[in-house]
Amino acid sequence: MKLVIKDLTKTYKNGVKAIDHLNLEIGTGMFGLLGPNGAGKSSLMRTIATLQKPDSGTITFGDINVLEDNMALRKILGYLPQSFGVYPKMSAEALLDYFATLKGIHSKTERQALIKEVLEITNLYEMRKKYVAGYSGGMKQRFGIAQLLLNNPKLIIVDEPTAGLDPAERHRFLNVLREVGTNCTVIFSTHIVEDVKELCNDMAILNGGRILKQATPTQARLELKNRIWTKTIDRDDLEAHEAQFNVLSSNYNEDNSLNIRVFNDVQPSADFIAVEPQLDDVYFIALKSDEPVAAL
Ligand SMILES: Nc1ncnc2c1ncn2[C@@H]1O[C@H](COP(=O)(O)OP(=O)(O)OP(=O)(O)O)[C@@H](O)[C@H]1O
Repeated sequence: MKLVIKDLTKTYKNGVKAIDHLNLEIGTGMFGLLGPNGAGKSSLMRTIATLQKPDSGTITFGDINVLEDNMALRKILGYLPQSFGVYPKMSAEALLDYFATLKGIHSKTERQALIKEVLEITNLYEMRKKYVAGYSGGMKQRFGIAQLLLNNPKLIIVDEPTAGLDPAERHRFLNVLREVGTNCTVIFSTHIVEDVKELCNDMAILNGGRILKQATPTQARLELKNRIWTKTIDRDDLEAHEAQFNVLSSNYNEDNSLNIRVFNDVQPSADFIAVEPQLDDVYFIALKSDEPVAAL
């Protein structure tokens, strides 16, 4: 099923236009919504999840008119907000049982089977008797996925789930999402390029409430082939290079020199060498131009 967003705009009461005439099509699989803080990721996700109304525009998911039939979407939606609030002192198993009952699953055997399944998918089965309140950040995020899986969602929206997770927990969380995303649509927002690289088969870069770029991560990198150049410079020469070249990023070496990455259609000067384009390059080019970049 395809999610189609057309000409969507959302202005808050304070006058901030968080979504600005946005168009986007998202198919089955893992979709990464990449953007810096304040880009409008949460605003877009809350609007798709029918938690707030836009000023104008349309959203459809398959044959559901999302903005007109909120309930039809909510039945097949799994939404994990950026912060989930406070958990009561209940074990994961008991809390899931409570949620499943609220969702109308009245047969105890049915609930038990379902809860076992979602705990196994999220790798929490061994920890099922522990209080969720005492879980680590990563375990709480996986519990968030377990609870949203209870109603077998076709559309899953997770808002910056890896923020604040340590590398091992982040890795575990991404593995869970990868498994969940094989047969439904998962929209996953992040400001970490690496998350998208590891996980997503399609992505969009969002800033200022607009889509600056949509492509598969592989396609986006291929478009930059032979257009990313690097050079090692003295740290004091950075400003001069930034004035002369389209510097995308710079990284310190151990000796305090810098490796700069430059975007240019031809070799900028004889001392630059061509390097393999990375997804970070795609991200920085999109943000720097701050304009939709159909073909870079
Ligand atoms: N309820 C609100 N009322 C007013 N302004 C808001 C509200 N929610 C978000 N904004 C503003 O809308 C813009 C987009 O915010 P949003 O939270 O959607 O971005 P984001 O990409 O999710 O950022 P972050 O990564 O920081 O959560 C920001 O300028 C933000 O300050």
